[in-house]
Amino acid sequence: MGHENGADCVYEARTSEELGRYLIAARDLAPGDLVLTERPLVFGPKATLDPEATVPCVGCYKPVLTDAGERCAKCGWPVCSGNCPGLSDPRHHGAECAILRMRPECVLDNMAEYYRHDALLPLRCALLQTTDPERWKKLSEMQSHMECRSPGTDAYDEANEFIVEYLMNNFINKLDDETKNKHLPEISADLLHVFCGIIDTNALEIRLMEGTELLALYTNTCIMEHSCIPNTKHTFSHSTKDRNDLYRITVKVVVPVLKGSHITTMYSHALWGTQARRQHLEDTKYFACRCERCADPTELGTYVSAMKCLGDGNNLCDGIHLAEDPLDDETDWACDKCGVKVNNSQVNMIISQMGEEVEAVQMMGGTITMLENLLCRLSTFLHPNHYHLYSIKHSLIQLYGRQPDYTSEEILDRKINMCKDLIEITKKLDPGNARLSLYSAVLQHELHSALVLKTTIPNSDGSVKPVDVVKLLIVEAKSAIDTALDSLKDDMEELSGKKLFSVILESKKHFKRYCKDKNLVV
Ligand SMILES: C[S@@+](CC[C@H](N)C(=O)[O-])C[C@H]1O[C@@H](n2cnc3c(N)ncnc32)[C@H](O)[C@@H]1O
Repeated sequence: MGHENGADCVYEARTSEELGRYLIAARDLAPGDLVLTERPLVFGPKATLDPEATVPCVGCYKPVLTDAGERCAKCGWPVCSGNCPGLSDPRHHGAECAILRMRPECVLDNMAEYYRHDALLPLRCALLQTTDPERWKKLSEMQSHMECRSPGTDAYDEANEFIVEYLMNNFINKLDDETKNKHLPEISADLLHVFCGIIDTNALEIRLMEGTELLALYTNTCIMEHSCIPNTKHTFSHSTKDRNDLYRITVKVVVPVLKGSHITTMYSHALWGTQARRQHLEDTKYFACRCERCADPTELGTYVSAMKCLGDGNNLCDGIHLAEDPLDDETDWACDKCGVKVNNSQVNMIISQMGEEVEAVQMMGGTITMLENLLCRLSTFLHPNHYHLYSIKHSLIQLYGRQPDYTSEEILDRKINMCKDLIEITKKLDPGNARLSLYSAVLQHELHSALVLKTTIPNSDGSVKPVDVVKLLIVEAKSAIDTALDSLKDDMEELSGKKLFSVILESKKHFKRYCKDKNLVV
């Protein structure tokens, strides 16, 4: 398999019955080593569920100012400007425009339904047959899981309603023979369904600076198998210096990978518990994950899914419940002390209800009191490291020490302890900072700020803290802020990474000034 930049290929593709195609390391790899870098095969806007989301330009995906009312002169789809270079570029709007112009303009009352931007990627897939036959061939080798997407399944019915019928009825069925033969000689509803399957199984999400999200398919990257402890991290190039390099992906190893070991990425959320991750993977990628983390009831010693035992109704118990066999959907959860058992469906129901509560409080920008009350209530049932509590604590540490009435030494100590506990969990779940680098950076940054603030708090008798105590706090704070900046080193192309980095860099400047003013050499 070729390496797009011509360097030695450090991986080999293999096939197995269980995994399909997958990649292994062709030699020992060290953290930071490049696995591969390649341009996308095809890309397009992702569906948005937010009815108030801005409409992306079909040429460059920047939000279109709807009141400006700019439209592509040929097909009428909203664009940022008639001069947008993406309008004539076949990888963006250039090829699809000939198909989209088949629909006569009509009066609009629902932009989101009239312009279905998520239908553009399947259409762009179909157009590869004439715009780029080599890419078309690569695309057709991708897994679509059509065996799991028959009519009547949610995946099929959704794709049918929102993508396939939309494209067929509005555009493709209206093509005259000449246009059809020129652009889409091979096209049918079934073929569009296959592209929907390929996209759902393989596509990677790219968040653009302007807030739009794209989906993209990559020939080699998409062969990487999933693991809940991935050994690679990928980043996308957003640079427009060379337009051909837009959305180039770069995959690097984040932990040592021995020759012959599988090269892995993560398709799910690192901060979800095993039941939620496995369900998500089964629903969206049609496989049952059996990785080391999923197979371990303690999830690498983190206990992020563990529940507290409530006893047998007569006696209280301070044991913890873990899934007996996390790879079995019918597993019981048994207490490690009293042996009381709860079945998996009960646990799943309680945990997802709690998840909804946590999300609701966070979505409304919950206050410290609201978050503390929820933490207190859920702590009755959940292990202190449970992922729902992790999430609440992660919100709390960003408020403690930053709001009036929450800057006492007691609160700062609580914040410091929470940060340290969450840092430990995060390190175990993502030792290479592949997926949780932003979480780690926030935790280390907040730890730093609590430690610095603590130096300013007088002792109970009103005296200032002794220099040696202050020095210890400052040394620890410096290490935390340096670690925070370091954990973002591979996130600088992404908007969220860039923003967080500049906030932390600003804090580092304040920190240096503070140390200078206090004559503290660290
Ligand atoms: C992005 S594709 C990976 C490439 C794919 N194996 C192929 O042959 O084209 C994702 C699909 O690969 C398979 N897969 C990936 N990781 C797996 C894993 N850890 N266990 C089982 N199947 C996996 C599943 O079928 C999944 O839907």
